[in-house]
Amino acid sequence: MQKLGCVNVSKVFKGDGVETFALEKINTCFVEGELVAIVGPSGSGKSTLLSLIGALDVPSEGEIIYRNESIHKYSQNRLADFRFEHIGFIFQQFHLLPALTALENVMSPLFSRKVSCNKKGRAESLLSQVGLADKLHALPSQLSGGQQQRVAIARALVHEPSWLLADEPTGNLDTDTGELIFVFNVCDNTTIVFE
Ligand SMILES: Nc1ncnc2c1ncn2[C@@H]1O[C@H](COP(=O)(O)OP(=O)(O)OP(=O)(O)O)[C@@H](O)[C@H]1O
Repeated sequence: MQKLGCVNVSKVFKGDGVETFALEKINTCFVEGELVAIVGPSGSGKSTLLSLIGALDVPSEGEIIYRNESIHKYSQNRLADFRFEHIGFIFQQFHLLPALTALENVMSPLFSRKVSCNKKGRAESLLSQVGLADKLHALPSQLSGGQQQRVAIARALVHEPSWLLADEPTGNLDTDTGELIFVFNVCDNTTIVFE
């Protein structure tokens, strides 16, 4: 079983002479195949923890460990490869590219990558699975919040990550669609860590 976790991790944000301690000496470990929910009050550091274990940010102190290896010291290129190979990330604010259609947004993680699959076919299939087969060519501005979130979910899955990190992934979805997303991924044996 592969493990992803952190050892004595702290994160301090510094700005305008103010230091914010978002995380202090956190130790945690997630195991492949698990479905894990991170819960806590607003501002307690859940998003910060997800961005650290997803290699989107680096800790101020401590180590992020994957397969017994410290990954937080990787070069930027190696971190990008790590994210592409292992991590799907669903952002709280979606972060869709406004000038790209739903289909192009879902394909975007594959743009500069050599993959053996049919990129367009895989993106179309995922959009269809999240119920957006009729919105392939819509821009984000032409989609509702829940539809944008479904595009973001499809984009997070397009490179078939073994870990899906989701920051409030179904907050804009109705209950049925939210449940569908989780059943769909659990069946695929993807580890899901979500807030
Ligand atoms: N880029 C940043 N610069 C400065 N402070 C930050 C930054 N990002 C987060 N923080 C602070 O770190 C703390 C943890 O924030 P974080 O977003 O991780 O909380 P959260 O538990 O995900 O909150 P929520 O449930 O409201 O989304 C908060 O006090 C927040 O103000």
